[in-house]
Amino acid sequence: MRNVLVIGYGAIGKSLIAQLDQEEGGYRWAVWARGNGSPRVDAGRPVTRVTSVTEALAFETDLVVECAGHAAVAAIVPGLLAAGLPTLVCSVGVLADTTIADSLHEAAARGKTWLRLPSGAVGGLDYLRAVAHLDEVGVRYVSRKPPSAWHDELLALNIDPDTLEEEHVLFDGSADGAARRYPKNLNVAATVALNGIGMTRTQVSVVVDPAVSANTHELYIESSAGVAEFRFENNPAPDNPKTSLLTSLSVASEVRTFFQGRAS
Ligand SMILES: NC(=O)C1=CN([C@@H]2O[C@H](COP(=O)(O)OP(=O)(O)OC[C@H]3O[C@@H](n4cnc5c(N)ncnc54)[C@H](OP(=O)(O)O)[C@@H]3O)[C@@H](O)[C@H]2O)C=CC1
Ligand SMILES: O=C([O-])CC(=O)C(=O)O
Repeated sequence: MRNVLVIGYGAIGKSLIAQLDQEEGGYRWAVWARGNGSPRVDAGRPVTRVTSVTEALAFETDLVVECAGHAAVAAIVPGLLAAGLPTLVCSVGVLADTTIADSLHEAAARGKTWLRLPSGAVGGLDYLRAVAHLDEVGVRYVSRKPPSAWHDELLALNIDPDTLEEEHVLFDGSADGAARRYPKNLNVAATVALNGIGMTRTQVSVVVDPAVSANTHELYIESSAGVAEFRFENNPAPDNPKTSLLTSLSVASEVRTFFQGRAS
């Protein structure tokens, strides 16, 4: 049996379980959901509810997948790592907070386990890692999403998301600033930074663009190896317009790889 504990039963968590449940391989699922007893987990699907490290260990968890948000990572994941449970963290932007990042790495060292980051809503990370150590590498990441992904933020700026006609730049700055300011929309900025030239040197622009319907990620890389441009036009997840469907596909691929590695 493959025992996976999923923290957060939202767009990514539901999609992950739905994808892998259809495959052969015998997954058992536990969900660490918020609230006490509200029926967050689909009726009929055999999932165990877990709300403590003790329960996670009793479930004989092989792998933890976090897909709940930055606050959940800070509150829940260190304890699971310290207990020796390997963990995939989707909310990559939380690592822009060096105090939380240190606590996660220390917990993983204490538990003799690891914390891994999926590629999530973006790709091209192998290229980025390959050139990152050259001199004078420039990396610019542009997040370009439709107004529906920025509904509340636009309203807070007195901009009507439904009538926005021209693109609106919400942010220009470094990856750590972007990831901390927009925890639900800029995890990719942190993913790009951590696979590349770091949080402060990675330049980020956040654009609300009424001309796009996809969650679009543009990556511009310059180094002595050459220039590269990547553009990902991701369909939103059915349950959350901020999140690309690709994210849960990437997590599912990591989960498969984990168990394939264990079997071989
Ligand atoms: N790496 C990447 O490329 C990407 C990363 N992400 C990250 O993944 C996260 C999840 O995305 P998504 O599934 O779309 O988000 P959703 O909002 O659809 O789902 C998140 C779920 O987590 C639950 N949750 C929140 N806090 C806790 C907690 N403390 N304990 C247990 N459950 C909790 C929420 O519950 P409730 O309903 O009560 O709020 C909700 O059900 C995002 O917040 C973001 O940080 C997202 C997209 C791309
Ligand atoms: O899913 C996406 O398109 C990216 C995203 O929300 C994030 O970077 O947090």
